[in-house]
Amino acid sequence: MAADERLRRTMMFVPGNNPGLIKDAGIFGVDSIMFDLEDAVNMNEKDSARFLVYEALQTFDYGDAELVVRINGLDTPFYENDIKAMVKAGIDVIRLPKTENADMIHELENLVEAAEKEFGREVGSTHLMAAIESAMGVVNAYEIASASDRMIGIALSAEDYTTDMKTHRYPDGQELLYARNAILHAARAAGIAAFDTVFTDLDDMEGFERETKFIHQLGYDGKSLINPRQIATVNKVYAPTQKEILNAQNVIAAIEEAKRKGSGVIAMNGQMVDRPVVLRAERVMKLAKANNLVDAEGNYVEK
Ligand SMILES: CC(=O)SCCNC(=O)CCNC(=O)[C@H](O)C(C)(C)COP(=O)(O)OP(=O)(O)OC[C@H]1O[C@@H](n2cnc3c(N)ncnc32)[C@H](O)[C@@H]1OP(=O)(O)O
Ligand SMILES: O=C([O-])CC(=O)C(=O)O
Ligand SMILES: [Mg+2]
Repeated sequence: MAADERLRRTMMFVPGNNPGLIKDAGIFGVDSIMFDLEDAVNMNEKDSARFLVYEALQTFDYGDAELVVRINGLDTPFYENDIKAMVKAGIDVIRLPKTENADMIHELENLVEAAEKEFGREVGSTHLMAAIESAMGVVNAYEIASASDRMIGIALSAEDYTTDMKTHRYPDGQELLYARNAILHAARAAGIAAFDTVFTDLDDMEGFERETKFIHQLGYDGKSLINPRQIATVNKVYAPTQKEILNAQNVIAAIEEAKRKGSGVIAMNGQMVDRPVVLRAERVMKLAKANNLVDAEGNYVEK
């Protein structure tokens, strides 16, 4: 599947040092599985975790899930070996943590390209994404997002970000408003995806749902997750309603009719239907299909 056609509602962290979680990561139906070599892994396990994830990528079938690895940062002694091993294993996406500027993406890209050549991978086949975890990263979000054609997305990482900002996370999320908006705008301006941060209180499912509804309303593509219990909530929030699906189907039918008549715009129930409305309708149908809310004939399926 082309990188930009994918739905990326759920991107679940799987600690790279935990064989049990790594083995079963494919059974939950996440859009993207994100093996972590960075902060979920102790310093003394960095090499064994890299080895474990490399072996898992050779061994297990993760179905249609996009496979992402969060490598160690460019200020550590681990990232070069991480990049080599993951490119050799054929990972889909490398996520760079603590990204502050475009030069960091350029350095990552050079190493990825060298590894692709060394291991006989097609040059350009490894996609990149960046986690933004500091004030500097937020200020430079657009230069990061547009630093390479390989970039598929940028993510807010609020645990490190709030530490950098000398605050912490509050239930209402006000402390993240600027970063959430800045990152989303940078991603949209660069034409790539935006991912919201993890929600770490697994016992507060209400708070998790509230936060997910909010980032969905802003326009985020999805969220980084830490636990399979969070997947269904995100999918539910991102699933279109029956009304939205029927409206999208009508919009697509109306614009096809308009095209047959040689026009790019038409009125439907007194509302103008033009390109932006059609693009929104197409996204609704994509989400409807991903949630099995329409059958092969395109009829709504009650859940
Ligand atoms: C700030 C940051 O950098 S965040 C990113 C780094 N952090 C991580 O990667 C942490 C990822 N998450 C986890 O390790 C775990 O979810 C924890 C430790 C937070 C909680 O673990 P648990 O208390 O076992 O969670 P829970 O009881 O809900 O687990 C339910 C099932 O899902 C599995 N599971 C839990 N988390 C994950 C995960 N991230 N990936 C895959 N499977 C998982 C459990 O093994 C358990 O399986 P089982 O029913 O077969 O025993
Ligand atoms: O990417 C994330 O959401 C997790 C993370 O590293 C952070 O919050 O600092
Ligand atoms: Mg972090």
